[in-house]
Amino acid sequence: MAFGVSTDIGIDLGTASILVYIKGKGVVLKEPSVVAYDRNTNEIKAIGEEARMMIGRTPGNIVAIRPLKQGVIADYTITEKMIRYFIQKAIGKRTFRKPRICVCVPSQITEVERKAVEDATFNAGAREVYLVEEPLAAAIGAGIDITKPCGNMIVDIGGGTTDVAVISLAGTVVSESIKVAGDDFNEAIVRYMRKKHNLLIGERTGEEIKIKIGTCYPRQEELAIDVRGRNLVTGLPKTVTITSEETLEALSESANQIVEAVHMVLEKTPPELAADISDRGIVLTGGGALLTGLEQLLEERLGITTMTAEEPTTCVAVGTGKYMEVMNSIRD
Ligand SMILES: Nc1ncnc2c1ncn2[C@@H]1O[C@H](COP(=O)(O)OP(=O)(O)OP(=O)(O)O)[C@@H](O)[C@H]1O
Repeated sequence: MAFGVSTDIGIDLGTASILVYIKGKGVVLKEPSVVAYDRNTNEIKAIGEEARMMIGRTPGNIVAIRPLKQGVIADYTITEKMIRYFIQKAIGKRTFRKPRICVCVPSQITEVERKAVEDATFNAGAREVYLVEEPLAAAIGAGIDITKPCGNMIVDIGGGTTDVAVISLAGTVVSESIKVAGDDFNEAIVRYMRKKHNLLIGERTGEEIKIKIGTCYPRQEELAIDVRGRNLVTGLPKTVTITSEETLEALSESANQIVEAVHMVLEKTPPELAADISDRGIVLTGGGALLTGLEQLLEERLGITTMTAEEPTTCVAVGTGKYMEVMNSIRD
């Protein structure tokens, strides 16, 4: 990078992972939003992937935490250090000119929380800071032109939250956020295995089942996998075969809550914009949108064409990085 040239950076501050996008380069970094620090001295021991590896493998005084819970800054000082670390890792230290940084925040965030994110980003080394609401960033990342007076519906299903928003003229017209998303699907599978098979499995196994065979709409062909866990009756290891049909039952409640949230937003949408959505369809983004059957379920229940963005997990980061350009194009 040449000296004096400023960099535009977009940061997707997710609860589970942080993604950094650099203009001209794309998503350059994706790491877990975890920080490991020494409880006695408050000294930070590791950040990101290295910190995640430390979970459960460190002496008692070193603890690994996720400073962002439900996308909001829960521990300010640690978050600031984490942002600083990721910026430096992404752009290196060889630049004199501080970067312009755009950070995406949940749409329901309070003024105090906005200020906390802004201050943390300035203190972490930004020249200018922009905040963009997550659904707007997701829409830009999905390739939607948000500047037109036309209604678009985005359903961003992350790990912890699902954001449903109707966007027009670069603003959010109606939105709803629920704390049901990808991680709830994992938990639902864990609960199902305990109840139906007396089998105790961990959340990671729950996620693996979801990704490999999980569905929230009947599959054309039935899939099955063997799952290892602990028999709750005997306390001994046990293997059970679970089918995609069973995951349909396990996931239906959480999936229905997402359908309900979308329904609620549609009910509150002004008629002209609702007509646009019915023409253009609903766009799904976020890793949670990768669950098989979600598109079909929404289409069947709401009667509106539904499609998933091309790269659902990086949409928000890409859109956050491009937000500054989009806003400049409106002003010009
Ligand atoms: N192939 C897949 N099938 C189903 N779910 C998946 C798949 N890949 C990832 N996921 C789920 O996506 C979720 C994470 O999505 P994402 O990375 O968008 O979350 P995030 O942005 O960190 O979360 P949040 O927006 O809540 O802060 C997890 O629940 C993960 O299990």
